[in-house]
Amino acid sequence: MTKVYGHAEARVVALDSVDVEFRSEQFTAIMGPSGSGKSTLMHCVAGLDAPSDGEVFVGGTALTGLDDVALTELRRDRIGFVFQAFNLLPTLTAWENITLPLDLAGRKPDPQVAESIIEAIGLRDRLSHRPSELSGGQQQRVACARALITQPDVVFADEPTGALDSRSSSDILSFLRRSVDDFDRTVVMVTHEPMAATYADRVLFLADGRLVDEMYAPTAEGVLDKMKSLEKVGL
Ligand SMILES: Nc1ncnc2c1ncn2[C@@H]1O[C@H](COP(=O)(O)OP(=O)(O)OP(=O)(O)O)[C@@H](O)[C@H]1O
Repeated sequence: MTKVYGHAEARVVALDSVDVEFRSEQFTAIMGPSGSGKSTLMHCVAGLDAPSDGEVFVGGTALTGLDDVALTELRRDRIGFVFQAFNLLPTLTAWENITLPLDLAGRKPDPQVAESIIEAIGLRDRLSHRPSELSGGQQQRVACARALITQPDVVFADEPTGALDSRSSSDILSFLRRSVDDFDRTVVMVTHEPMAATYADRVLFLADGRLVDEMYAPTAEGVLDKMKSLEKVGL
């Protein structure tokens, strides 16, 4: 797929013929220098933005061609999102935030799914607290639970540990890892941090809007070396 922003002198090719597949029950990290197209790729594959050219499929469903209502429903029912800034609703409790996507769809939480997610995030005694009464790491765990509660086909996490200290970061990354290993979900995460990428099965490297490399079973040194070489090329 290709994504072009702007016209004439302001024209930017943010994604240049990127062809990528995210396999189910796999944890993929997307890395690359600043401005390489990571967020654009994630927004296009998550149906938050449309490519200028090319197609996106979630499961067997083509996103191109869906009207706004169908796209909103698909995002709500089949995709989970985790953002850097948590994006919880401040007036709702942790539990109400977690179940919000189901409420919006008029569905009730599956008790077994809810129980296993609550156990995995380890916040049973905080469920009636509001976000302002929780630490950043705890808020992000609530956001992860909210992303998982609908049992989505894929969870997209955009710099999920960008605002967290290293202890909270490892809690979140372990939870995302567990989402794949124990809950059979598919996770796609944009990150700047080589350590975060080591939790993934596969790392994709973008540079200048192109997919330039990928790495399986990544190590922190391997990822760091690759990032250094990409950043040098960009200078
Ligand atoms: N809405 C927009 N309008 C015009 N140009 C944009 C827009 N969004 C992104 N771009 C440009 O597209 C390119 C890719 O941006 P993108 O945000 O996808 O990169 P990124 O790899 O996520 O960067 P970062 O790591 O800094 O968040 C950049 O050159 C950026 O300036």
